[in-house]
Amino acid sequence: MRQFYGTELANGFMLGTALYPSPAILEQAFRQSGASVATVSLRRESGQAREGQDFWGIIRELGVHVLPNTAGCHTVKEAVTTAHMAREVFGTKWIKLEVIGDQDTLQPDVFALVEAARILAEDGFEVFPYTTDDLVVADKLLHAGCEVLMPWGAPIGSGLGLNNIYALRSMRAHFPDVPLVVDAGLGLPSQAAAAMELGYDAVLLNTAVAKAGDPVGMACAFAKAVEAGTLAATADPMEPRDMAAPSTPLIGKAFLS
Ligand SMILES: CC(=O)[C@@H](O)[C@H](O)COP(=O)(O)O
Repeated sequence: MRQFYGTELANGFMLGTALYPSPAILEQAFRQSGASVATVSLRRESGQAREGQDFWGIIRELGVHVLPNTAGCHTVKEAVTTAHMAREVFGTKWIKLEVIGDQDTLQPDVFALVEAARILAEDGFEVFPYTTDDLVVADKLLHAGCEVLMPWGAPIGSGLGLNNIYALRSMRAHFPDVPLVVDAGLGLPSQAAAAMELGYDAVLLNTAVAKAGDPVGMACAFAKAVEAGTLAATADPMEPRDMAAPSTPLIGKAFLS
């Protein structure tokens, strides 16, 4: 498995920590699914001191890798400041960099994203940029110092899945050695399996689990899908073809025509 800034993860399942019906359900979703990374928002932490402390206690006890994010930031300055605060609060160089450019689609502002990524990488952060599936932007992010890319599957919270599977496939082919994570927009486990089958290294999702009728059950379903997709990708899948090819051998037929 490719490493994320020198860290090898137990699996490619990254799970968000927002929107759960209760902290207990959040905890069970992580424990039972075995997700290896938890994304956390600094804004949530600082929102209500007491609740924030309980939340952080749960995350710490889970023993997962923590990936703070800059969710809700709209400018370079906001994102850079939030990242610095997150580094202090969570004690990690990892930062999931989100700079939102459009309120309807929550599409990243890729110009601001590249600029913020450059500043943070120069400051010693290990940046996980939430980006579109644009190859030129991806290349600029790598030149800005990112060693991981996180293209979107679909808009955050939409549950639409892999909106542009061709672009995601191109990105995998263009950057064979870069750890790639499909981030956001997944609604069903089969979509996570499809991302892993493309050769992606991980998926990051939140809403599909937290908003399911049974978040713990859904987290487990996603974990199995990620595992299945990972196994499939390493098992050298067959090439699809346009014409039929008999899968039953003809030698030894009982009746010859
Ligand atoms: C938790 C987090 O970082 C989200 O911003 C992430 O992008 C997940 O998106 P979904 O909620 O669509 O899974």
